[in-house]
Amino acid sequence: MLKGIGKSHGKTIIMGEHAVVYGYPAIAVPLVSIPVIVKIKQNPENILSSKYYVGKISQIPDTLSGVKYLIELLDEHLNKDKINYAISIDSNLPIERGLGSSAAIAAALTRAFFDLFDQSLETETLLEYVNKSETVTHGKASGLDALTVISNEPVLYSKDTIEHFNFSSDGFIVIGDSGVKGKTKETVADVHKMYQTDKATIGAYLEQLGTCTSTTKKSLINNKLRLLGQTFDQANATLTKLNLAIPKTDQLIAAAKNAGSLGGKITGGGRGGCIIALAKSLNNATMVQKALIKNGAEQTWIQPLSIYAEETDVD
Ligand SMILES: Nc1ncnc2c1ncn2[C@@H]1O[C@H](COP(=O)(O)OP(=O)(O)O)[C@@H](O)[C@H]1O
Ligand SMILES: C[C@@](O)(CCOP(=O)(O)O)CC(=O)O
Repeated sequence: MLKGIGKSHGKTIIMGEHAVVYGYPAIAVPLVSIPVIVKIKQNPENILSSKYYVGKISQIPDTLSGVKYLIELLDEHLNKDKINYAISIDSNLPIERGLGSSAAIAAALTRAFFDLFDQSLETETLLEYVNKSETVTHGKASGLDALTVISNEPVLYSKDTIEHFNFSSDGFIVIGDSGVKGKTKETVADVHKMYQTDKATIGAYLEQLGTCTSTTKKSLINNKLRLLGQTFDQANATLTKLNLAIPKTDQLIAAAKNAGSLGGKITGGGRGGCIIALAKSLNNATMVQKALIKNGAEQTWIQPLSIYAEETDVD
């Protein structure tokens, strides 16, 4: 009986979301501590089992359209003998919270299919499959999520640069899930509408976010945590002007700041989803985490930036 396994992980965008869609640089880091595992085995039932759907592959609902599309595509390209499957998705990434669940699942699924059929998989091919699935889920995606969920290192991405880089920073990122679904497809489309209506103003905001990414890179490399925190605040003010904040994410960011965070911002598509707050020490990160939970965060994670000093082994 054929069996395949594929792994991937979440990501958080430290700086530059939305602006990256317009060619400005953005930085995202892999969250290897939140893995996604897809297992496939030959099985006559042709079923998918996941947190959000259990049932026939042919009846996967439209809410998981990116997953359905990708399974059909991989099946068409690889399944010469027309076998049937049982696919299981094991993921602790919350859906639609800006932590890259769609890209992570697409990457793990693609790897599992290639493993099942004993085919080697080049990075370029993997990215093509993930981005095709992302286009179904999100509309036109920048490609940043796809790169970061398959990378062990932080990624600096813009229309003409893909750079994997390491830095030695001793801060901590505390991630708080507002519990509110953020619809990336909608927010990207809305920013685009605003841009079409007033290119000068919205273009200037996007450019400011691009500048924030350059400052962020320097701050991370030189361990300038105060400057990094200020840049988080600055970017959050700009993201708010782009109508990407909601009261719940504002509340979480304010709570983090009251607990001593150096700065906080929305991460990912926005208008819900997660926030990230910068803490200077583990003790401070724990205080920030408690404040987020007290203010209604559905889930929280503490990510030490020191793990990005060198490549982390994911497998
Ligand atoms: N556990 C899961 N099981 C099946 N599909 C999932 C799961 N988690 C995420 N997905 C897929 O990812 C999509 C959500 O992605 P998206 O809206 O981009 O959120 P995110 O911001 O987390 O990337 C879902 O529509 C679904 O296709
Ligand atoms: C808003 C955007 O910059 C990031 C979206 O992140 P997420 O899918 O919400 O995790 C869109 C993109 O880069 O394609």
